[in-house]
Amino acid sequence: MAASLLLNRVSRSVSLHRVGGALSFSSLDAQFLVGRISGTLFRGRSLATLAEGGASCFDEMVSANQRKYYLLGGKGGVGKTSCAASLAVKFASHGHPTIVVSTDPAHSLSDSFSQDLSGGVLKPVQGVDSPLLALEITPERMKEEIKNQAGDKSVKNMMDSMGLGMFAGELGDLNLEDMLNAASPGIDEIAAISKVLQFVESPEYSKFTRIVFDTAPTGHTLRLLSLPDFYDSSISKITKLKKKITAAASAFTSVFGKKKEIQEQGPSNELDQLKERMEKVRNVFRDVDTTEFVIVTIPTVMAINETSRLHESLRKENVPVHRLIVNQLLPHSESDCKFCSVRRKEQTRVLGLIQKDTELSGLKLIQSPLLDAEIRGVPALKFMGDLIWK
Ligand SMILES: Nc1ncnc2c1ncn2[C@@H]1O[C@H](COP(=O)(O)OP(=O)(O)OP(=O)(O)O)[C@@H](O)[C@H]1O
Repeated sequence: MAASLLLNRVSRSVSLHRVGGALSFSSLDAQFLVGRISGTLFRGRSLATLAEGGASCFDEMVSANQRKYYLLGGKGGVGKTSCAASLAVKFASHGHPTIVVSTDPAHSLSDSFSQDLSGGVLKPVQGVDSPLLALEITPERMKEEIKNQAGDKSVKNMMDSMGLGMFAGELGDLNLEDMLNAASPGIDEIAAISKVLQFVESPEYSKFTRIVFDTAPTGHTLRLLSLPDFYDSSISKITKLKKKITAAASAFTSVFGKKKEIQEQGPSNELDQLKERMEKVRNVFRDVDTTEFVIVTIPTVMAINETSRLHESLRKENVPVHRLIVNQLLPHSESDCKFCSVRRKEQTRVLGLIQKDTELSGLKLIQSPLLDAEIRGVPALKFMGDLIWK
């Protein structure tokens, strides 16, 4: 009861902050409430009875000064954005200049921080001690960009330069469009991530030591990992097509007696650059020293089955995974209603399944409670972060 009242106070204070625009909820308040609430709800037998462990070993995550990438992913709606945003706030509170990026087409970073972070550019998050920048990147827009890069500047311009401009629009765009669509979905997210890597690696952002990604739901993430297929199915097809066009153009120009030299495109053309960028994404994803994929799930059998499959795919692709967050666990209560006690029993059973699952049992299990307030705004994210990342 007391805990519920305190949580309601968090919720009310956060709403006041949002509606009134004034910071009515100081971080000291948050610290105090976190201590009180976590003490009230989760001390003693509480969650520890659900499963062993529960600590994320945050010290390990925060200790090194070299840049690290954290990708949070899982099934839709399980709390990926809340966990990613809370991790970014926590890193920033520990002195790491941090960037949090959403590559999920259905962005919710703005909603989660309760600030306008839209527009596809890095925006500072208000109310955090160290610099924290957020970016909602729209993958579809990135795909358009690739299309323009590879289509207009590459195939089309090449044909223009060969005096075949009248075919360029039709041939260049048509084939490229088909190819990009055939490679989609998945390419949009790759493009978004490669774009992010491109600019976070510029000297301007070198001081940012933690980059947190809120990724799209599982299906997208799995497609994202099939990068080699993408190379084969798209970039090499486009490159082959360009070679064919060059050969055809040579024949055409010699038949009509044109002397113009047909230049083979050098290795630094846009498609090669794109390929290089994609290879970089692939390498960053697999670098055990700099990257970790944190899986977020909820305690239901369906979600755990999907999580197990996701981990299997990540493992086969050599993507480093060490931690599994089980979010929205019903906290212990002395006065359980029938509904709550049935749900809690089921959750305990599901936590048992995780411990028996060959894919998941080796991961560090982080238990995150279901809160009775929506997690919106920096104080609420700090609150959640202190419960998860410890
Ligand atoms: N532990 C929790 N307790 C209470 N509410 C939570 C908890 N975790 C997440 N939520 C709420 O659940 C909703 C969905 O969370 P969130 O947006 O983080 O999920 P998501 O996995 O990113 O969703 P999507 O796949 O749609 O992007 C939000 O309203 C969030 O505040």
